[in-house]
Amino acid sequence: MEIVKVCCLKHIYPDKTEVNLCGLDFVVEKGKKVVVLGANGSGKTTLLAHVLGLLSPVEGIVEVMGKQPHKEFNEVRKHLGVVFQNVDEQIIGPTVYDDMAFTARNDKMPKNEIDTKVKEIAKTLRIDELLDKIPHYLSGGQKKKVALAGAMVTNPEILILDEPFDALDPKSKWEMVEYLNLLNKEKGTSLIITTHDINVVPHIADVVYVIDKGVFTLKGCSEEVFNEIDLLKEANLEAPLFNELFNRLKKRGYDLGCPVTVEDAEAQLLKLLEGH
Ligand SMILES: Nc1ncnc2c1ncn2[C@@H]1O[C@H](COP(=O)(O)OP(=O)(O)OP(=O)(O)O)[C@@H](O)[C@H]1O
Repeated sequence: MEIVKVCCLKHIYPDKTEVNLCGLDFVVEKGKKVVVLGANGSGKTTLLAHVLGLLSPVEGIVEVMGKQPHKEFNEVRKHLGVVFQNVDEQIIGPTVYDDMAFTARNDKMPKNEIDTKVKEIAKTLRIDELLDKIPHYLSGGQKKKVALAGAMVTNPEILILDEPFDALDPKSKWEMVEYLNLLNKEKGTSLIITTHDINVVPHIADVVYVIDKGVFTLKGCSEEVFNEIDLLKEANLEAPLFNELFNRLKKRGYDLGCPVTVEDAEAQLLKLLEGH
C-alpha cells in the first residue's frame, strides 16, 4: 500500500530559488525503509518539508496517506514523527524528559503512559542517564538521539529522518541503525531517511532513491543502485569502495556479484579463494 507519493513537484522559495523534484515518482510503501541519497543541495530536505506539510507545492503531487499534507496538516502530522537535520530547531523542553514528553502531553496521552514510554525509549536509545539534563548543553549526537526518542513517544506510523547519522560517532551510528531496524520490524514503522553516508545504506534500506539536482534518477535495492557507478558519480555520490573494487574485478573477468556490505564481500572472496 502506497502511503507517500511525490511526483513532478515544483517548489519556489521566497528568494525565488526554484526546486523541481522530477524524474521517477517518489513512492513509499507501508512498512518499508526508504533511503534518499543525494549530494548537498540536491533537494532532500525540500522533499521532506513537503511530505511534512511545511511547504506548499507550486505544482505537482504530494500525498501522505491519500491526503495533501500542506492542506490537511493536523490530520497528516498525527501519523508522522520527524527528526530534523538541525535538531536544535526541534528540541524545546527544559529537560530531556520534558522534551520527549512534549508532543504526547499535547496529544493528552495519560501521564503514566507517557512516563512508561519515555523511560522505555530512553533506555533503548541509551539516553536514560540524560533524562534530567538540559538539552541545550548536550553534544550533537546526544541531541540527535533525544530528538529521535521524542519523535517515537507518540508511536508514529511514518518516521522521517533528515541526515540522522550526522554528528554520531561510529558506535552511536550503528546503534541508531540497529534501533531503526528493530522499530521497523517490531512496530512496522515506515522510515524515510535522507543521508549521504553511503556505507549505512545497505544496512537500513529496503528501497534506495538517488536524487541528482532535484531529479530522481535511480530507484532500487542497495545492490541495484550501487551497481550504477556512473550514475552515482554523476549525482556526486560514491559507491562503497569494495563495490568499486568488485566492479573492476568484473571487468577483468572475475564476476563475484555486487556485494554491498563487508560481510557479503568477505563471503564472495572466501568462495573464490577456497575454490583455488
Ligand atoms: N529556505 C531556502 N531559501 C532559498 N533556497 C533554499 C532554501 N532551502 C533550500 N534552498 C535551495 O534549494 C535547493 C535544495 O536544497 P535542499 O536543502 O533541499 O537540499 P539537500 O539535498 O537537503 O542538501 P543538504 O544535503 O546540503 O542538506 C538548494 O539549491 C538550496 O540552496
